[in-house]
Amino acid sequence: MDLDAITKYSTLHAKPNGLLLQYGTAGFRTKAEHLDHVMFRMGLLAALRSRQTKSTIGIMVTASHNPEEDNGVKLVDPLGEMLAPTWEEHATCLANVEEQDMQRALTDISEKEAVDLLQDAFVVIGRDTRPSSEKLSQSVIHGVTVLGGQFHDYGLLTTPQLHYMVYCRNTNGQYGQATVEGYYQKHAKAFVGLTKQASYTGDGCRTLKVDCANGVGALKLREMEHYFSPELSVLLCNDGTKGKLNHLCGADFVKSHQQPPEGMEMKPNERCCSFDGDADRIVYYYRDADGHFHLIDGDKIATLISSFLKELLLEIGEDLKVGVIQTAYANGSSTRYLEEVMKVPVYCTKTGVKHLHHKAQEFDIGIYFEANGHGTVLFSKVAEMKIRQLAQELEGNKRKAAQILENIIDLFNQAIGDAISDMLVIEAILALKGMTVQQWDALYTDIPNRQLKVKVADRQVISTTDAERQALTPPGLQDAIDGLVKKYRLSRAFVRPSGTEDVVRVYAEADSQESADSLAHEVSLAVFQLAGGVEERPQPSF
Ligand SMILES: CC(=O)N[C@H]1[C@@H](OP(=O)(O)O)O[C@H](CO)[C@@H](O)[C@@H]1O
Ligand SMILES: [Mg+2]
Repeated sequence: MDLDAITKYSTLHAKPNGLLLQYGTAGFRTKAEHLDHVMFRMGLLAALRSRQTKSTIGIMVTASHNPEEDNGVKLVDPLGEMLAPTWEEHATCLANVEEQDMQRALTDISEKEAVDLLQDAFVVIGRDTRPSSEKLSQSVIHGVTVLGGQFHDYGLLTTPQLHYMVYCRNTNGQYGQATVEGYYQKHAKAFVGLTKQASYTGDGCRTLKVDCANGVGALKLREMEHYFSPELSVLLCNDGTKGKLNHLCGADFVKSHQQPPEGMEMKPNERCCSFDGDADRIVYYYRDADGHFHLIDGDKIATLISSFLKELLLEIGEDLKVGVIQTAYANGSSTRYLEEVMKVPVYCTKTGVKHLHHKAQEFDIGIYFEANGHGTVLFSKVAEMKIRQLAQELEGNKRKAAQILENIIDLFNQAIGDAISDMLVIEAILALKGMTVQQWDALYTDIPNRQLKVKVADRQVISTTDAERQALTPPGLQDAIDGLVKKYRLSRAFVRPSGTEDVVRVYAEADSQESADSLAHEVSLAVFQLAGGVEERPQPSF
């Protein structure tokens, strides 16, 4: 490690005085202008992580659904998964040390993690379409090369594509080819294979409107389109030619406002979906004949997929261990439906896909989705081998079911939630089941809910337990929430500090929308009073 070179080049990426950032739910996120030093330092860290794991490491430059002025960065571990927790701590430490302590911090990490500095380092980089992303990814590359690492810059990619590249490279191409064409070919082949197995084409119209949040998903879906047409025809809106990234559009906007994105014309009963800014989330929706908007979120996506997989497993007669993983944000109706009607075990983890992904790995088939539409399905190696074997050995309908499962394995992104791949899975399931978007929506009725944000001086004063459903501190807050919840029927509420924004998130459910809004507002006031609220007191806004 050429420590002098690091010191010299580090000053070109100087840290703003006093700026402290934390590697949160999805890496670092803040205003783009504050991130140059973080990018350079994450390039250094990725080179160390690559040497330690003797694998290719990924770096994605994106702030996902956050405003265009923001940016962020996260590291991707060898099998395409999120960075290991001990390295998240190293990342936070390295991002926050002052210039003069950089050498010491890097040596510390290398020693603690027994990094062999003579080992080769290789890092792959992707970025979203934010105006700041290109320059910031150059700073990442600078960090990698100053530490003697090599790199491949994929340029514009969706976040899940970058995860896919890392996974492919570290499994010698077994998972797929580490190129965008490889990604398109693998997924399109599985999708076309599936739709060919559909004897009935559902509502007869395999057209889907896709709101791309004016992000990278639009570019990539356009590139991919001809690989899967005419099986599915996608009509893109908010494709980045006019509007601003994530502004009044995209999966996060649609989910949190429970309304359609701007720029999308919806005819009655037309199937529509939204990606977020880096295309790792997807939600569906439609407008009924009376003009009412119906949101089909991650919980309902998980339900559709779970019921389909259960039917296939029943057909092939295999008793594989299936589990559904949710977070506290899952709608109470979805949990009840999965447990009581579908009889699948449901588990709740902390927010953030790394927690869900980790839990899902305990099952033969682990289905995980956050309510906001971020999720995928993981198949254990044993389950995968078994299914591939049965697809050869079985006959008749059983063989067909095993072949469908085989294609489903290839269609899901096994590294991370992926809007494009999830969209294709959903479209294939609807086609195979001959199911309309209304029938899907009617599986269960969501309990009315509301999410709000509260600004406090220091959001870390709130600590939680029980998968974030109970507040431990500040004193009195949980009692206050319990008291408020008792005032409403079918109600539930919890609060937690966000891992990606400087806010406290409030969630409430109740028997009517008015009650959910009112409960959420009352809980917000309790947070404001007991957890050091700043700026304006929360106002009833709905
Ligand atoms: C309530 C909610 O939607 N939280 C999101 C959000 O995390 P927060 O820690 O709540 O800011 O961003 C994460 C990263 O995209 C995502 O995994 C998570 O689900
Ligand atoms: Mg995202």
